[in-house]
Amino acid sequence: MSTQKQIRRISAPQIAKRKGVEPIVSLTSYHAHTAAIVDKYADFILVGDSLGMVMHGMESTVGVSLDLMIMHGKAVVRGTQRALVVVDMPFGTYEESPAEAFRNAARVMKETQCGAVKLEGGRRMAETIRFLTERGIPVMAHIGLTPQSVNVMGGFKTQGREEETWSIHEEDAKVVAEAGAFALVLEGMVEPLAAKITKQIPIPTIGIGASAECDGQILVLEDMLGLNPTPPKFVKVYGNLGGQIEAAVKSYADEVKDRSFPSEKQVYR
Ligand SMILES: Nc1nc(=O)c2c([nH]1)NC[C@@H]1CN(c3ccc(C(=O)N[C@@H](CCC(=O)O)C(=O)O)cc3)CN21
Ligand SMILES: CC(C)C(=O)C(=O)O
Ligand SMILES: [Mg+2]
Repeated sequence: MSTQKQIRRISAPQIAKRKGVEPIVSLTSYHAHTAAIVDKYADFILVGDSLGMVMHGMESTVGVSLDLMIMHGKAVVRGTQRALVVVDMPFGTYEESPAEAFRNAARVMKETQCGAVKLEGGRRMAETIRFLTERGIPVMAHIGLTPQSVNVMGGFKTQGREEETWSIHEEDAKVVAEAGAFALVLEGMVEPLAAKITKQIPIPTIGIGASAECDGQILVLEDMLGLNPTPPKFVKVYGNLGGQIEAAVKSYADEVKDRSFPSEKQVYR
């Protein structure tokens, strides 16, 4: 028998307990090899439905299916051992009723072996968050700019620009925390509102375009790596993967044309 210690994954309750202790580090990943790298540094990895836009060229996240989320969720779980893996519930798979949400979220948990799911919405999702949590599915909530509602909002619009709207978002945050969510993503939200919500609720807030006042941060991996030519303003670009890929592809094309690839080292004799 192997004497190697089993590495236990970070759990949803462990993420919840990090509020007020140490900032929570998170990135998205959709892919086994990138997830293995992110796994070394992230507390949780989100298999976001942004994969529809990033991996599959869709114009919004509305067209993403449950099967697609499960396919990428499996890849990320297989590629990782340490971080909590959270899988986004895609549009149309959880809004209709708590029972529908449970059926689809249970499929995600069983087929991917992820540790939690995330869904968009505030008070309107409270009953569902409680239903899932009481039945064994940890839920991360997501409010502010909720991309699955892009067609109602008329674009990806930063929330909370008018102070009169703050109380709606504050109430949404309180209600999802009371319903049992273990953490809350605040997306595309002005700093003072994100700060207020973070102080008012007992669960950690994870910001994306919601300032350093949040208890943790998340970004789309491809955005921060420099693979997205037109990233949103809230992205800090830490790498130049687009440039590196282009240079490598160009070198390869040049070497194929001048027959210097494959060379002696790449040939079977
Ligand atoms: N690659 C990628 N990165 C993301 O962060 C991301 C996705 N895809 N897909 C799903 C959602 C959509 N997101 C977006 C997309 C665009 C803006 C955007 O263009 N925002 C404007 C601000 C508009 C305003 O202030 O009202 C910007 O200029 O950044 C914001 C969030 C965030 N999510
Ligand atoms: C941007 C994050 C929070 C997300 O929901 C996604 O990547 O789909
Ligand atoms: Mg998402």
